Amino acid sequence: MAIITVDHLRKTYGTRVAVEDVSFSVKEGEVFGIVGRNGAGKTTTVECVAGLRTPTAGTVTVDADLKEQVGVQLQECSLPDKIRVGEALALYASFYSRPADWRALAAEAGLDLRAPFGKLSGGQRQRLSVALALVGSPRVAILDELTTGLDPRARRETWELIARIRERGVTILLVTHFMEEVERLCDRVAVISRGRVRAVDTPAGLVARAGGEQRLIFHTDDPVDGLRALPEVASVTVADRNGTEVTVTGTGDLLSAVAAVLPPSRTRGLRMERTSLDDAFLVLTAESLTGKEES
Ligand SMILES: Nc1ncnc2c1ncn2[C@@H]1O[C@H](COP(=O)(O)OP(=O)(O)OP(=O)(O)O)[C@@H](O)[C@H]1O
Repeated sequence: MAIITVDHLRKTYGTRVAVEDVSFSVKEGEVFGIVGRNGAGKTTTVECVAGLRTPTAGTVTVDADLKEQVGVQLQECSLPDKIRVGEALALYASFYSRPADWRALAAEAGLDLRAPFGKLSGGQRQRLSVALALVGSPRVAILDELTTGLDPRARRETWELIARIRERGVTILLVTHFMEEVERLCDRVAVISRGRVRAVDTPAGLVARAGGEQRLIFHTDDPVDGLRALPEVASVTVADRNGTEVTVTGTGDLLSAVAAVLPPSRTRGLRMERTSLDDAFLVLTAESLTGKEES
C-alpha cells in the first residue's frame, strides 16, 4: 500500500520551474531513492512531501500524521556548538507525544551523549541528524543527501544505520547523488533530471532500461564469424595488436550463447562487463548533459 503519493507535482520559484510534473508513489516499508544532479529538483520534491513547501500544482498525499509520524533530516544539520548530543535529542523528543528512547537511538548511531555538537565530526553530525529525524518514532523518514561530504568509512557507518532503521519497518525517502548508495539501500528509485522524473524502477530495472548491455572480452585463435549470427549478439570486434582479443556485446544470456559456438576451452582470459547503475544514470539523464539549468 502506498504511504506517499506524489501526483503531477509542480513547484515554481518566481519564474523558475524547480519541479515539473513529478509523479511517484512509495510503499510502506520501502526505501525509495530520489537521484539526480545538483539542482534537479530533489530537495524541492521531498520538501513538498514533508509539508515544508506548498506545491504550485499537483498533489502530495502522505498517509501519516506529518507532524508526529514523518521525521525529516534536511541537507545540513546545524545546532549551537555548545549543545550536547543528549540535550539535542531530549529537546527534540519533547516535541513529540510518543518519542523513541533517545538514549538507545544515540547508542545505535554510535554517539556520545555528552559530546558537544561543535566537536562532532562530519559523520557524527550526519548520524545525529538521522537520530533527530527518528526521535519521534516516525513511520516515514525523509533523509536528504546524508552522506555527501563524508569519507568512505563514515558513509558506510551511515548506511549501516539506515539499514537498521529499515529493518524496523520505517519507510525511507532518501535523496542522494550516489549510485552506490542507491544500489546498497534502495528498493526503488526515481531518477529526476531538470525537474522531471525520467524513470522509476528498481536499481536492476534501471540498468535494464539503460540497455542492460553486456560485454564479453576474451582471447581466441579460432574464427569468430559464427558469433555474429547469434540473436543475443549485437556486435563482434577483434581489436588488439595481435588480432586475438575479441569483444562481443549483446544482451540476454550472452555467455551461454557464445559458449555454444566457441567452447570455453577455445577462449582465454574471458571477462564480462555489465552496464553499471552509474552508466544507467548517465543514459537516463543524458538530456540534461546539454542543459544549462543545472550547475
Ligand atoms: N528558494 C528558492 N528560490 C528560488 N529558486 C530555488 C529555491 N530553491 C531551489 N531553487 C531552484 O530550484 C531548482 C531545484 O532545486 P533543488 O534544491 O530542489 O534541487 P536539488 O536536486 O535538491 O539540488 P541539490 O542536489 O543541489 O541539493 C534549482 O534550480 C534551484 O536553484
